Amino acid sequence: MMDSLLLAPLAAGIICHGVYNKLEPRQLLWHVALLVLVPLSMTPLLLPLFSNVIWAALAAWAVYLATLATSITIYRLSPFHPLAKYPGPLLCRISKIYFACVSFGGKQHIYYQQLHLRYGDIVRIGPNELSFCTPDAIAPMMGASGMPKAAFWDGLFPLQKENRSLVGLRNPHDHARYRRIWSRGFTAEGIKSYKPLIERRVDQLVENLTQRAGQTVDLAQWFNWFAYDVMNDLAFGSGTELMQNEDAGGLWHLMESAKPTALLIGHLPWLAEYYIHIPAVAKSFTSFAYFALERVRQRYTEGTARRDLFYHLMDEAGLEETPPSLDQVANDGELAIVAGSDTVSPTLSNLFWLLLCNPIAYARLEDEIDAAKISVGDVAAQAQLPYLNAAINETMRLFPALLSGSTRAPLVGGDGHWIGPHFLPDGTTANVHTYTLQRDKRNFSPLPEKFLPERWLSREQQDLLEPSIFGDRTQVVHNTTAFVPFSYGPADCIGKRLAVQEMRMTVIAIMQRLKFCFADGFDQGSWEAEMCNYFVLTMGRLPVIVTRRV
Ligand code: HEM
Repeated sequence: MMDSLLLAPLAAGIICHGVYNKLEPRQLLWHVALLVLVPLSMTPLLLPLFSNVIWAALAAWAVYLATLATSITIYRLSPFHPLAKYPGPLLCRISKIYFACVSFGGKQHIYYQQLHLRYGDIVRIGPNELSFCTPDAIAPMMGASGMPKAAFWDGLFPLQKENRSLVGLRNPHDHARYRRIWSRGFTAEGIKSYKPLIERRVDQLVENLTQRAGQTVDLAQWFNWFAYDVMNDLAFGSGTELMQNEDAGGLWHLMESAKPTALLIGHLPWLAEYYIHIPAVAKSFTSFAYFALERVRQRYTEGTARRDLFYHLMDEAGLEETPPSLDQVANDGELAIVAGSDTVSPTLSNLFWLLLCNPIAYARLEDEIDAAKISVGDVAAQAQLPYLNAAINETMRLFPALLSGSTRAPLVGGDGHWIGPHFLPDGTTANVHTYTLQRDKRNFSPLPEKFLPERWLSREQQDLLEPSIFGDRTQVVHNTTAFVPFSYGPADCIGKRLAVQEMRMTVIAIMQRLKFCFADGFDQGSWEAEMCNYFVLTMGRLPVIVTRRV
């Protein structure tokens, strides 16, 4: 008798699994209905078994939820799951929650790498998620006939239901249409027009560091403030003064504090619906969004004579039939600031950390810059400096600013997608793991884990500078198709040329006038240990003693 009465919540739990599997509902009301109301509605059936209604309700609920959880687990581990043939840790195959928790510790890139070493080139890192680490997956996944963005962005932008910023647009048509507007701000002419603006900020940075000659400064912090001020100028015409005020208003801190939660929610996008209702958690996200909206309003009201990025995003030239709304531009301005500063500043910090750990490379770069005698504004000549470009590339190879790259998914509601011989059904997420890919000895050898700018130089230069490393050509692999720090395809980094220009200008200006050495007592190893990957990076301190060169 007891068994037969329990059959109802048991069967309902299995049906509920079917509903979740088919419809993947995200809205709170659906969850309440499926997880609370349906099981509770079975209370009367169980009343004969219990002394009171509360026990009957709890029993109905427990049986229902236990059945649901068991059914989901069995299915995900079964050979009937479409990703069953791909290896991965048991806990990852059962739920993405495990991977999200690992990521919250900030070391997901190391975990990805370990998983690839253990399980091979394709790993199932979630019930419906695969990580690839070979270059042949890049084009089919992210190229012109590749896949659109994955649900990760739904989690990252829960507040942007309307007017979502470019990076989070999952519909490929919307993305392509809006990318056209953005790309007007990144033509060769557009980037050239930003040069004076960057030059002014580079001067300000070098001036600030020069004033501190003989002292210890946290170079990473200065790069953070610098890159942030640059992007504010670019996005909103004028902007913050983090370098001048040393982030007295705590804006940088505000951005930093949101990162771990953002990554967690990115991995578990269905959580977004809930956490935005928790004021304490949502505060850091909303504050930054309000800040961006305020800046847009101000820039819109005050105008500017300059053709900054805002000019293009706002379509001030009137090229679009329907100009973007202020909310849209605020969201995009916010994106520009985060995308442009949270990438350039860690790359600059990593570059100087690597140079300081490798004095020969530091000296070679300094010699090249001294010999070239170029001004900070001569960007055409800077592009011709082989060692500088090699050092920047090598930094982005070892530490791409998005260590884990970006995710893609088959078109929602479509027929799935093939990555070579691998079929990804609708609802699957996939990525090519940049950190693992770029440190793989099959792509970069010898010494794939070593900072070796020379690997980017000509063969003659390699023979001249590092004959013992490059002498045996059978050991040399340099596969540039496996170098994707800016991602790949129609949704790759739109700011890549601007970023490289900004970094070249900054390195040259600094190295012409200043010299650094690690502050006494600084543990070099702590730098990598403190670097955390929350989709974008958070960095520890980089204390250096500044010396004037001239
Ligand atoms: C070292 C510097 C930088 C690196 C390594 C970098 C890397 C990336 C990567 C990996 C993506 C993801 C693309 C994807 O989803 O596949 C991206 C997107 C993007 N980046 Fe950058 N980025 C850098 C600097 C910049 C700068 C200076 C800007 C200027 C605003 C910028 C603007 C953007 C935008 C708007 C997107 C979204 C593009 C789209 O979805 O179409 N980035 N970046």
